[in-house]
Amino acid sequence: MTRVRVAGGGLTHFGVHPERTSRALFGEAGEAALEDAGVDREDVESVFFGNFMGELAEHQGHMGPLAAEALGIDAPSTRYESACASSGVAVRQAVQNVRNGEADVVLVGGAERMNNLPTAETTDALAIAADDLYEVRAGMTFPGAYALMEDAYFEEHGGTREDLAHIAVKNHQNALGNEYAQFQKEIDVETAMEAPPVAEPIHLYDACPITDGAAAMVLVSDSYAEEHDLDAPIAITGTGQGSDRLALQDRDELTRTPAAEDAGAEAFEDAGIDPDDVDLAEVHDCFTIAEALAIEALGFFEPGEGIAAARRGETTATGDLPVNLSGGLKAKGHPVGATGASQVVEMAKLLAGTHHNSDAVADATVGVTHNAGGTVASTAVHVLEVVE
Ligand SMILES: CC(=O)SCCNC(=O)CCNC(=O)[C@H](O)C(C)(C)COP(=O)(O)OP(=O)(O)OC[C@H]1O[C@@H](n2cnc3c(N)ncnc32)[C@H](O)[C@@H]1OP(=O)(O)O
Repeated sequence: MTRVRVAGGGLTHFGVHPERTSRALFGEAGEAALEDAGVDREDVESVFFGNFMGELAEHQGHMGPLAAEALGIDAPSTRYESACASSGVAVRQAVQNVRNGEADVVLVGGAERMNNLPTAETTDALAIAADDLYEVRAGMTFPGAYALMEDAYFEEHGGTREDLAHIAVKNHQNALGNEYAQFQKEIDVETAMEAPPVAEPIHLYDACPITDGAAAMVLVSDSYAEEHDLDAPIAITGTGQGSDRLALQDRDELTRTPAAEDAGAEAFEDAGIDPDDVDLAEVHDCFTIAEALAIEALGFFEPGEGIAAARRGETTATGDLPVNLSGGLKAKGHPVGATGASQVVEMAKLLAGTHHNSDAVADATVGVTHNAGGTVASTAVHVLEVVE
């Protein structure tokens, strides 16, 4: 099987850019990725584009071909939609395309424009990633759904809002110096605790913001990298995907995320590693409780220990397992369709030593990304390794 390397990656600034279309955002990220990779756009054989709420947030038209058009690429171009995991799933499809020998060079990424609508309309648009028929119509929003999961976690395992505030503080700290991050401001536990409520027990600093942005990367086969003498020391060695029941009411328990457990197990087996081999992770912290659930689902911590790990500082930049050194969705921002791809771009840079936080993980060789859709109804997990 062909090994897949990350030849280069590009990001736009994640933030409030309502005047920019998804097409323009993806064009910028894609150009940056091509330049970083040193790959000719004529060599790109397929484009994989993640986007969630395009039709609801803007009138751009058929987003699949538009992604390639934005970059002047003359190749098949497809949009992938899996809610907040859209570009994580697109990365998986792109990896498989190269592994199967169907292409030597692909461009994959995603974009989302969210701030051109008022927050209430964006909240409604996001909610279609949940069970629109039975739960959203009864008033459930995403902050509301994760609030239910947080309540269930506290009831089953104990823990407090203050424990989770450590995750927000850590991720804001990690984003300091990340020029692409929406928030580059330090906060303390007290600030997080005193912030206004969004959906109890979730308060402002437990939530990711609403973000416009794009991410892209060029993936190449081992043989293409060798023939073109590319400097591409990072490979995607494992990929996994899982799904769960959409409605919270149909799940056996709200304190576990089986889609992420399945995706993680598949990706680890694919890469031939164990959770113990992982040096750092970028996980889907759309709400602080989601980070705790993610690091448990991936097998880094026992059920009920994710929140304690944050309190004990085990997931900080200097901890045993640094999590979300980019700033995570919490501070870097969450342009839904771009998030999964952005995690892979950030992870490749962290491992290659070209990220602002690379020094914190100078000896790291194995990183994992975890991108969740909806209330973790879908998840894509990737393993990245330094292969030289
Ligand atoms: C699987 C999944 O990924 S599900 C997740 C999908 N995404 C979401 O659900 C988005 C969740 N976030 C939100 O809905 C919104 O950001 C909210 C409700 C938390 C806040 O929205 P609003 O109340 O409209 O905030 P608004 O945009 O007016 O900003 C007010 C202030 O708070 C700040 N702010 C907004 N959101 C956040 C945040 N999440 N964290 C920290 N600060 C924030 C703004 O920068 C602004 O600061 P300023 O006054 O200094 O300029």
